[in-house]
Amino acid sequence: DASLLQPKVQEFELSQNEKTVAVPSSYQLVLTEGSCPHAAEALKQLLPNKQEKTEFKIILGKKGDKAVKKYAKKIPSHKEGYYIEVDDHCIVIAGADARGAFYGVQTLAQMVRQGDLSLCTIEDYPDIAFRGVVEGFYGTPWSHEARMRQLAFYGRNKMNTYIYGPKDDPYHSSPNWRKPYPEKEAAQIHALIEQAARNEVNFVWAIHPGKDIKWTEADRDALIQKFEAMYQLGVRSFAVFFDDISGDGTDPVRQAELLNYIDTHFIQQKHDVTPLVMCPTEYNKSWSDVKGGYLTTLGKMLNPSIQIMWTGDRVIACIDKPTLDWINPLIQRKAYIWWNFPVNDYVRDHLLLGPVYGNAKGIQDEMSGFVSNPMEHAESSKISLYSVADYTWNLDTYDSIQSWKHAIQDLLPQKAAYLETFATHCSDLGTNGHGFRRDESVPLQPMLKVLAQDMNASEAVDSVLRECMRLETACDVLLADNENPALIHEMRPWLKQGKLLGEYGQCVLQMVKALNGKDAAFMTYYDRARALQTLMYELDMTENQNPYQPGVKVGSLILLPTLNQVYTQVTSTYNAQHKTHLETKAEYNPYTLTSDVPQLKTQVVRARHQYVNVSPSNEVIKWPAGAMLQIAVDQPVRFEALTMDLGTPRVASQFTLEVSSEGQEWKSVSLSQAAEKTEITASIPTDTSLKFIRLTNKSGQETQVYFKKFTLKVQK
Ligand SMILES: CC(=O)N[C@H]1CNC[C@@H](O)[C@@H](O)[C@@H]1O
Repeated sequence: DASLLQPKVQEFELSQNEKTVAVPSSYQLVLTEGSCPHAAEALKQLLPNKQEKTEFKIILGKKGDKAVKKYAKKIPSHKEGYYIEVDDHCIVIAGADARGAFYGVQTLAQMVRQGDLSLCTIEDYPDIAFRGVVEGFYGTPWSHEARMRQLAFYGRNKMNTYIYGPKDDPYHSSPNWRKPYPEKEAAQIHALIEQAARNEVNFVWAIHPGKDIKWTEADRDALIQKFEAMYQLGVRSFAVFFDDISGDGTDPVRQAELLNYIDTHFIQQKHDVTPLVMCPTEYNKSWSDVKGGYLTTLGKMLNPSIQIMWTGDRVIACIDKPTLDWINPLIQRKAYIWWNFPVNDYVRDHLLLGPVYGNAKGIQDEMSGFVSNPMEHAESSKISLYSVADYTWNLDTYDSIQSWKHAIQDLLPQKAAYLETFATHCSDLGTNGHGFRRDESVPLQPMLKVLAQDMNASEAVDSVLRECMRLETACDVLLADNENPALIHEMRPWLKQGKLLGEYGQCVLQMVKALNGKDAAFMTYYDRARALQTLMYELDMTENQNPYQPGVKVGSLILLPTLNQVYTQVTSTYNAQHKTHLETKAEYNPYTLTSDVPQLKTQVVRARHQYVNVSPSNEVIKWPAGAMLQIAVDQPVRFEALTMDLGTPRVASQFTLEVSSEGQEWKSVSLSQAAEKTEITASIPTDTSLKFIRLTNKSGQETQVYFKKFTLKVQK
């Protein structure tokens, strides 16, 4: 069944209707020795029983091999393409090149897993040249084991590119990009390169020198030497990232001169290295100042073979034709897409397990590459990565929901139904600085909307109740599952939260059902609902406590908000009927952020114990002159202290901090920043209680800063 083949093949034809042949228990292998070693190895693992003198033959080779000479005309002309023919006594796998032959074996492996083989022919090839993953996120870099598993996953799913660029690896970025890896890390990278080769994946080693590079011959040679050291480790694909930096490193002329030098004196000198890839400082349209000439300078100056990465119209954005029609002319080549999904390093309290959707069809000829920036959770990212493989191989037949279901089936075959239930309610990002959102709880949305309109709508009550039971069951089953321990280990906090959410939903809906029944029943469900609210809050406060977006969120788009709304309504109704004063508030955030700094407009502010934190940003913030960031609080409080970190020394004098109790009269508070330190503090007078605090750029010009920390301490 061709529709089950993933990625979907370009052309599949049954040769004789309904005729099939059993998977050969043994076969004679016909190939040109040494021609397609990784394909041959993969075939041997798939069908180990090679025996001469048996009638059934498997012919494996690539264009030009004698073994497949007869089929040469049927092999697609595309790089990495292949031709498969299944007959009564013979299977042919003929690749346009060695990688194509390897991909043909991956497709055969899927056919074999389905059982008897249909007599058929397949002509297949990838729509996009470079497809795969850029490990380019902030946070805990993937472990060595996780990377080894990833590379095997890419081989199976025909992804040919893995770009090694974890932001927090000090040998990829500052301060040690000039230094060779220590022995242990070097050995691990060498092992990854061998694993990548076995799986026909280009291991691209990226360097991120822009934070402290000097435009000198010394630093230029230091970079070449580092690339040379990586080449000695076996690296045959290289990238240079200039993203998320400010200062001298952002100069496009210097960047282009350096890249062309590397291209001419290193890449072109080695005859076995793929084209150089670079990530620009202006890597998305919302940050680009076309008149400033950054992009056009790169487009004009960079050697034509150098690939330029692009994240789209915004930092986090889906890719469509207008996006590419805008950027390609400026950079004078096809953009190499860096797709920032499912990366969650700006919403670390969310796990992104939903479908991959929103990228256009029909744009395959406008992109040179498409790589996904994943979550720091390697196994959990495979749901999205499976679909990215699907989409980038065959854009026009891509079906996001079907692909998502196949991805889940592939990741956890025995418990796929339960993982699908859980993933359905664990896909949105919540409000965030980039404003990027994903759909969530989609099949349940119609009933949730009915429930929000009328909590007594019995059909809606029953269907949401059933789904909450399914969610609780799914989380229990997955928490206890041992089929993929690495996956469950990553998901554990969110599975525990999902279980509590499922239980909470059942209690709230039982409260609705018990409203006009026995008070004792209502009160029991009420007590348990309150208890579950506390347990969910405590889990959010104790697990996954990273310093950026701490906590554990599940169902945050519509399921939890609707259940909380019903909780409030049913408790208020009960209070009115019984003249009681049960707590009607489910959860609420007394703090509101407003800002006219474009990149901070939708930043999240949350209270945690005695602290009020504004979610940090990973990127450089352009803070316009006169623009401000303000925190307001519903009820007056006494702020004791403010701690900020704008990632930049000697910057406090560019800002004013002011406080107010009602938003009219403002009093300024002095900021202090130690020399050469990036942290800024302010001690706020606690003689009056306040409702507002705001930080304004008073320097009279735009300033570029990071936004690493903004924490208010509230008096108990
Ligand atoms: C090119 C790019 O997106 N760079 C950064 C900054 N933007 C998105 C972030 O989430 C990071 O993961 C990413 O590494």
